[in-house]
Amino acid sequence: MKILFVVSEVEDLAKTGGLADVAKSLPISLIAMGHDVRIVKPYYKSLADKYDLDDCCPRQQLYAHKRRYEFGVKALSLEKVPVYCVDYPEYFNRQGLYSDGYHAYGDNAERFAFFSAAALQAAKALDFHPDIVHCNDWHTAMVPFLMQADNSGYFQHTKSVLTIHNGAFQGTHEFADIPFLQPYEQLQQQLDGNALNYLRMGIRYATRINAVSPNYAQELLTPLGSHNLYNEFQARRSAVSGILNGCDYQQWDPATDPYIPANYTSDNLDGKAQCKQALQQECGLPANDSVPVIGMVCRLTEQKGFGYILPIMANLLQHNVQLVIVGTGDPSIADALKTHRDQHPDKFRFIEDFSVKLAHLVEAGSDFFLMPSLFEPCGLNQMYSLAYGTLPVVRAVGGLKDTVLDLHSAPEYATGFMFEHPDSTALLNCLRRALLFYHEYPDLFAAMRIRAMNTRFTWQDAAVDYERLYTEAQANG
Ligand SMILES: Nc1ncnc2c1ncn2[C@@H]1O[C@H](COP(=O)(O)OP(=O)(O)O[C@H]2O[C@H](CO)[C@@H](O)[C@H](O)[C@H]2O)[C@@H](O)[C@H]1O
Repeated sequence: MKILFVVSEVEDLAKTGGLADVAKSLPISLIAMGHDVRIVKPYYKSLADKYDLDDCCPRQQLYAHKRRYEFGVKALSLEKVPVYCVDYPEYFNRQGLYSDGYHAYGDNAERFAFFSAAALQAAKALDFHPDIVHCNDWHTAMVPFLMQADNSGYFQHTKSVLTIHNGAFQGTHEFADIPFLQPYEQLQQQLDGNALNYLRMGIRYATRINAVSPNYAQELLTPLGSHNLYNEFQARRSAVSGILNGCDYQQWDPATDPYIPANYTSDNLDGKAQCKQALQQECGLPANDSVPVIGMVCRLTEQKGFGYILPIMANLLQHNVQLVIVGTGDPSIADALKTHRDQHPDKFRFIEDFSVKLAHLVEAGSDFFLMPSLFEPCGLNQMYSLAYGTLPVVRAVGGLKDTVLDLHSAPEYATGFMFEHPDSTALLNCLRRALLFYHEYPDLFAAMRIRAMNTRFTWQDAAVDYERLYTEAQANG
């Protein structure tokens, strides 16, 4: 099949979170199966600064609202996957992808409406006739509508798939503030008040919609888990499904990881102890092998469970434990973490940074990985943690529920610790349960660690499921 993969970020090229991991791994796996996959993404400043690429086809024009948008298409290759980058400096040559670090760019709706149309235009310019256009999250959720509104006939036989990596971000903006979309008068009927919701448009117009885990797909069909899009998801119920993300075991393998000071396998965990020591040193925490280290790496946002974590920090840090949190994002969460860091310098270290190297060191050097998310479409870090023998402590939600088995529910298969209720007490009890298990049952803890390391969620499996989804989209519309 010919697949045009339209996405706002791709690992190794531009990344703010898990979307980028998927945008690299899935196309690579699909290409390995023999499909012709091309990625289209914006030519951000970070890319333009790094690669000074030439246009790979004549410069392109789009017209809207009495304005001419002239843009270039640059090509590069990411492990055999052709990547086309839409070069429109006015919208993409900026410091951040979506924000200046504090505030989202005011014209994000305009930027990504334009990008979505430009991605389709690029396919035409390159004479690439896709069977499937695969779009991802709100940034590219207008693509199915734009394909349908395109009256050139180019996409007449093309089907669309929208993958929801995070349904909480919907791209809701005043329609009047999106110059690029003004010519589409039919959108007036799709507004909620005066606002256009991109994700909702994707749900309405995509041939198929999938979530990044089966459990999250189920949650999207419930009033509580639908991010206020219950009616939309219900209306497309038969087109909604879930495919669990994979884990990139080439990047995340403690046996070969170049970012960590010592490699290790499930047969010989000596290197893990060295990684723990290195992590403690790096963080300025007392180097002590017998103290359990809890690690966390994430965007600093409510989604990741800080509403539960912050209230119990003092209680948790009363225990014989060390906690390391690495992340960037919401300044109010960062401030609260800094306050706790100052109060507990021997037990807690917060590192406000986006660092791939540190992310790997935390995965390798910790005993537990904390991921008590409010919601979690799939979650990748718990998969990395399992591979590194770092037992995840998670809430039973979204993809976390599909990937971690709790000690209580299945002792002989367990790979981590899970709590149900979205509150701080439940989290604290779960953490205490995990710490007790570490101290009281070292043999069982070691066995659980090995079981976790041998758990596999591969991109090959996920790609087979996507192939099936594309085939269904083609067959049934
Ligand atoms: N400070 C930091 N330094 C270094 N690396 C950092 C970092 N903060 C985050 N990362 C990295 O970003 C990625 C985060 O991926 P997740 O899937 O856990 O969450 P995210 O919410 O971004 O993704 C959304 O999309 C993905 C993909 O579908 C879903 O799994 C997920 O549930 C959904 O919320 C990981 O690779 C992690 O290591």
